Amino acid sequence: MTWFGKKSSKNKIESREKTKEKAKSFEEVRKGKDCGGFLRFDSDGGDKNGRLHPLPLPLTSSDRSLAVVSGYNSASSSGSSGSSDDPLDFSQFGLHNRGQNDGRFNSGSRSPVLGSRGATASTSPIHPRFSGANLEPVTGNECRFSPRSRSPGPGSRVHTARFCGTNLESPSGKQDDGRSTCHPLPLPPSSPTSPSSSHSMRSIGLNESTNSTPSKWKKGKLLGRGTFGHVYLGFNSESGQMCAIKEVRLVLDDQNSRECLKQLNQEISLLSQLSHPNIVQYYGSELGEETLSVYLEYVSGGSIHKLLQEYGAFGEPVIQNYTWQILSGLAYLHGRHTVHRDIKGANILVDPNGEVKLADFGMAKHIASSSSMLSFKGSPYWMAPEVVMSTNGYSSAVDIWSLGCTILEMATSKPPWSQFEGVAAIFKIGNSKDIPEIPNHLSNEAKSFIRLCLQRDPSARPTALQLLDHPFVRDQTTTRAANISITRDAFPFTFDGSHTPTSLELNTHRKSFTSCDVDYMAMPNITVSRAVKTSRDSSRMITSLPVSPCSSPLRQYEPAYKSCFISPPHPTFAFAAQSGYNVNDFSLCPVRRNTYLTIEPREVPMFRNPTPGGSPRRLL
Ligand SMILES: Nc1ncnc2c1ncn2[C@@H]1O[C@H](COP(=O)(O)OP(=O)(O)OP(=O)(O)O)[C@@H](O)[C@H]1O
Repeated sequence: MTWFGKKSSKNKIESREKTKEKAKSFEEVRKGKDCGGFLRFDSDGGDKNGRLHPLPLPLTSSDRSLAVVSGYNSASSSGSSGSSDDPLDFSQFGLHNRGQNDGRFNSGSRSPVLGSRGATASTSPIHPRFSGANLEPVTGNECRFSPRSRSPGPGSRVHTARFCGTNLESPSGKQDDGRSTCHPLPLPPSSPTSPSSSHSMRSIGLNESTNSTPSKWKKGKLLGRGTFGHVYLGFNSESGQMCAIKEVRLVLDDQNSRECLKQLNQEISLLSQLSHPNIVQYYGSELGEETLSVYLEYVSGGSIHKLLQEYGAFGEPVIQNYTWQILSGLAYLHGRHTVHRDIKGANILVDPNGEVKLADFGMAKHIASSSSMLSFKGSPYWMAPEVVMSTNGYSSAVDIWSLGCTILEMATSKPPWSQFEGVAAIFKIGNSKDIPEIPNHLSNEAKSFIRLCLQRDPSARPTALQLLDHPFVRDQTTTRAANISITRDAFPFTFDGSHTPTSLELNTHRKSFTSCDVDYMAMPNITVSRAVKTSRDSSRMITSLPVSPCSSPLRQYEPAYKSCFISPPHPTFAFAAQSGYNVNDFSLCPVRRNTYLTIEPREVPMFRNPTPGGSPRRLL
């Protein structure tokens, strides 16, 4: 028997009453009452009535470029400043109101049904981010989300959100009174919804429904603790599927909580738009009275960091395989203009089949088309020099540096620069010409690969897609076909923007890249730089920019970069001007978009006792 079956009718009535109270308190929150005034809903994430915005749809290849820009804008804006004084936009926590159109998804990619679906509409498999209709009424105290493309189980393409209390401390998911906590239920795509709604729920942009569909997610054992909360095992008793429930306690009057919520909000926004075998899949989220729960794909093997702690350094074949998978995830991510910013062993999970998943997207950020990032975030030992220096902003190349550090971590079971204390390591990274020591026992290919990743000049680092062709990882075959197809979907513009390349084209393209006199073994840096340079030379435009001189702790010790590159225009635009697809044109490679044009507000780091494997968020 499931938890809901134990509820008495009295409890149900109490629950409804509680919902009204909750709605009222939420309305107060929405208006900024009793929250120290920090909660506001009038940001670009919601309309003036405080109505909430939709979650993203699963992306079709034709939707993708728009979806990336549109969807990530919200994520980007939510976390762009990084200041904890920023207003918190709850609309991005996934509580979204069906029928609302925030204007951000009003292009041709919107589904015909979108915007026209009211509270009575059936849930469709189309993701609500585009539908503008996100929060379906389910019961008086729960709101159902629209589906994800990869849902947790059979018939589970809809996620629910409920306003109900959860007991963070109870691994069993039981509340203090013995009742189980409420968790979202993935519902079939065609489940009807009821139009009934209460005033209080409507007033906060949520609709009440009489259609009660109980949740089947049950909270299990504690998997671990992070900076922001606890991660529990979750079990769906309908589908038999497991998930990881990341639970964060909401304490709205606390400065740290605001920052935590912002980070988690950002993680949700980003994750909800990603679907790749090497990225932890987002299933849904749920806002309770005291907690925000994020439902994620469960990866039972633990992190690379944990495996290293338990079993010691990995052998090179394992490193090769994991590196290839990490690269696949990064290529996908970077193709969507998103930088992870915290690649390290602790944030990479491994499943029992050896499939690797990038996790912990709290740091990830979308790169706006005309700006790079200037914030100072990441784990110090894995941090790229340009991040430490925080001079010209940075791009997806920071993940490539961190990947190099992670390979060293896998090879030695220690992070690079681990002989230095945290702050000393930061100085070493930012203020020296050194790169971390590369162990002698590694093959030449491995050394070559690592050196490519650890080039101090970010513009000299190859992209993830380019590195996939490096001999160190090139021959990895695990799930390669599937990954190529997904990566190909992520890069439709890589070819000509009008069609998705066939595998033959992909192979031809790869061949043309690798045939460019690339001899990684002999001259790794020079040859790859040459390939990369070919694309950059054709589009180098602006060579300097003003940056704030006071952002980095190391800034005073080293002159600012005197120049930087504007990377090629976004391929979508580049290809618009091209008549056809030319496999020999390296500008077709999705090189980094180091568009250092827009200066974002800076985030000044405050380092406090950084530790290897520790989260940068602990340092801020
Ligand atoms: N999807 C998941 N599947 C299985 N275990 C997970 C999953 N996500 C997180 N964990 C585990 O839960 C623990 C806490 O994870 P969480 O992401 O909250 O914090 P963290 O990454 O360890 O630290 P921080 O957030 O401070 O960087 C980790 O030990 C991690 O291995």
